Amino acid sequence: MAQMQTAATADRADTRGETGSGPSAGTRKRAKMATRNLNVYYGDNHAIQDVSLDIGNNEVTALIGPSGCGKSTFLRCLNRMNDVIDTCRITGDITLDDVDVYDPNLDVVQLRARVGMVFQKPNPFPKSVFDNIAYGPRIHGVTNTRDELEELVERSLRRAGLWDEVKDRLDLPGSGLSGGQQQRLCIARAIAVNPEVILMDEPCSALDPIATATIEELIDELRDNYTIVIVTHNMQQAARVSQRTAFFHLGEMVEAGETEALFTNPRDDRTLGYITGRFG
Ligand SMILES: Nc1ncnc2c1ncn2[C@@H]1O[C@H](COP(=O)(O)OP(=O)(O)OP(=O)(O)O)[C@@H](O)[C@H]1O
Repeated sequence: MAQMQTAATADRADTRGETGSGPSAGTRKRAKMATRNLNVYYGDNHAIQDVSLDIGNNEVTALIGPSGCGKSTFLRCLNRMNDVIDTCRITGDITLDDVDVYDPNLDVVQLRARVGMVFQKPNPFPKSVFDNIAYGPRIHGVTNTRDELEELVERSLRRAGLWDEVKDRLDLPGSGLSGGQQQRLCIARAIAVNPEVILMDEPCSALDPIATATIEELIDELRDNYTIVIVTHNMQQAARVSQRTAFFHLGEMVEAGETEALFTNPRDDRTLGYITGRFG
């Protein structure tokens, strides 16, 4: 079971530990989530090394870096998805607003309602389109009446840009939709429980270019209402959808900053090497 070993102590609003490029590092709006001196171990494997990163409110933060550098591990710490991995041990602080994410008294189910997740491969439940969306709100008691639930399902599907395509097939299985539609269904499902943060682990890697473009547009629209963290192998995608980017290498966060600055004027040779395709 993942274990938090240090108390939450950091000043949540500062940018300490960031190697941010660009002039805005000190003037950015308050972080929605923050990690301070985060270390993650799988047994002896030190997968994340002393990472301090602010995740800005209502922006998209992209996590990039070569395979195995720890992007998904970092992402999964943000809503404690690593808790189920027996060998995983965590030290350092993670906060959501002022809440210590690893507080032993925290209700993890509630945390995951506030910090939702969309996975690499679309994974609709083996249920109808309607019930895929209605499941979470029912569990969390978000709505009281059938009418409220129907409104919420429609609103979530509209927000995910899927309503017009599925409004006449709400009772058919979600698995019958195309890959891109299924991924938007999963995004609608995440939205339905009113999350504040949405974590996306390579959400387009199983999709064709047209479905990818639709999801990228959707991510851009969603940031008005949500804070988004996206893991991507695709640097063009990071440049297109994110306002801030963090580059990871061998478990270390090498640098983080405004996306444009990081891609045009990286401070570290390793970042330069990666974004110019010298390795990765
Ligand atoms: N469940 C696990 N159990 C043990 N080790 C793991 C587990 N998940 C990841 N690791 C290890 O942690 C390190 C970081 O892996 P992680 O999947 O976070 O990297 P990544 O950057 O997301 O990689 P990729 O881009 O290939 O998905 C790797 O050494 C990996 O082998």
